[in-house]
Amino acid sequence: SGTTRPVRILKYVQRCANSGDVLSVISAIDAYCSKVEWAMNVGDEKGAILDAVVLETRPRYVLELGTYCGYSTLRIAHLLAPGARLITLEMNPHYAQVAIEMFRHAGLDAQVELLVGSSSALIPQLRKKLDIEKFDLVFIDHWKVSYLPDTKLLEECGLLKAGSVLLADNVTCPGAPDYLQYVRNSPRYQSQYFPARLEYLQVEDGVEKSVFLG
Ligand SMILES: CCCNc1ncnc2c1ncn2[C@@H]1O[C@H](/C=C/CNC(=O)c2cc(-c3ccc(F)cc3)cc(O)c2O)[C@H](C)[C@H]1O
Ligand SMILES: [Mg+2]
Repeated sequence: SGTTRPVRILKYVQRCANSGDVLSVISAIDAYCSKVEWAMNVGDEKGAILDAVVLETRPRYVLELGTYCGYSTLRIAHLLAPGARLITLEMNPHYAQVAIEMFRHAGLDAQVELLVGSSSALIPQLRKKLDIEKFDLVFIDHWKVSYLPDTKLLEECGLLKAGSVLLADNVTCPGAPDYLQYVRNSPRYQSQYFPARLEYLQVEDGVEKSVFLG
């Protein structure tokens, strides 16, 4: 029985982070996962790269694949302009509930739209359900085998426009080789690799930023 790792992280945040203060929630998650137990959040080093890409893209419509505890959702939400929309997809209802509580503690539950379900089922419904035409930024951080099929699905559903930015976590560790090969060799993407350490460890990882050219 007992709790799950995301629940233990949430309880720590509810105890130690100031409610309504997203930066204290983010640092509480990083403190817990570096000192108590590791978890697969994008973390502070790769998180800073995510922040920089959000700030330079100034996206109006953002999609995140794989919410988990909501750490990267919070990093993105914190940097969005008023009126921007952040949609995050999470197939595991338990993780989705934890993330919603995390957003509540940070005071950002009104800024984030979390859809519970698999990306393969939800992506084709986004235009109709959410009245969204195109995404300016997609943060990809779900199962690594799903990066490539979901990128192709986003293309097929017409949810990318010239200039749309894909940012993919873990392209080195655990790795997403088929995705990397695709975005680096397709004439429809301009791709760039940002090396960084894996969250909370001394292991090499990196994120890939790929601009869709239309
Ligand atoms: C239809 C399925 C796809 N559609 C989906 N649709 C909706 N939600 C989906 C879909 N697929 C998955 N999810 C959700 O996203 C989350 C999954 C996140 C997965 N992340 C990793 O596996 C990882 C591993 C390591 C790592 C590094 C080193 C190690 F030694 C060990 C681990 C590091 C990292 O930074 C990592 O992000 C969540 C758990 C899961 O329910
Ligand atoms: Mg990751």
